[in-house]
Amino acid sequence: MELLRLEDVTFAYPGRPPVHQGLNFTLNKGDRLGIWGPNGAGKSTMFLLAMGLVAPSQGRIHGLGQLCQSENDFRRLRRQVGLLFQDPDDQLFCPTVAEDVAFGPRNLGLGKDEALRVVDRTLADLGLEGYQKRVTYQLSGGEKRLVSLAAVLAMEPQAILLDEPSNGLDEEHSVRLERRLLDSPLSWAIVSHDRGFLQRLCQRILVMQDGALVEQ
Ligand SMILES: Nc1ncnc2c1ncn2[C@@H]1O[C@H](COP(=O)(O)OP(=O)(O)OP(=O)(O)O)[C@@H](O)[C@H]1O
Repeated sequence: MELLRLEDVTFAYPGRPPVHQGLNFTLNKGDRLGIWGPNGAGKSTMFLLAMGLVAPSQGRIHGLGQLCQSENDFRRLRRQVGLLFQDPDDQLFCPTVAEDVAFGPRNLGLGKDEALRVVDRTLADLGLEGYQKRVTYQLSGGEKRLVSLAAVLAMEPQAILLDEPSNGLDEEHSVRLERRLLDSPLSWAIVSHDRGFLQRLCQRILVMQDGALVEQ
């Protein structure tokens, strides 16, 4: 089953040369893909395009097997495919950790108590027991990344797009994250400069170079 497909996508930031020209990318259910490539190659931009957060000038984005054209189409897709932003400050916007992680589940219609149970479980999975009342903006970079991951996983999506998930994590938390992901039924695409991390988590690794993805 096709979860996500970028078809012949061309995109440029305003006043800048194209980041992508005719980019193709598919994520099917069960896929566990790694993506690496040089700085500025357009990896993060591809994830933003896939989630409808920036719009291509040409080409099409398909989510869950259907063409995504409106914000409503992308909203539907974002319930099933979670994005971890490269910068946690783009992801976290609530005063406390519990509120940030509960935000998605509450939006999906979970009651307060049920959402808090999901929060407790997700934080514990990632080694963040006792973080519920911590003030988000006071966390360290690695802690913020883990809370962002918790916020994505708490939505219980079918698939996740993770932009540099292991950046700034110590070994213990990185191992916990790997275990949490590998024990899940999730499909994913992970962008990382950490080749070992990708090799442990992904069946296939793609390289983004000159705006295109090629099999390693
Ligand atoms: N908001 C923006 N406005 C203008 N240019 C941007 C913007 N965001 C990214 N770019 C540019 O678009 C290109 C692709 O950036 P992108 O962040 O997608 O690359 P990346 O492959 O994820 O890089 P890295 O490995 O360094 O994270 C770069 O040249 C970058 O400078």
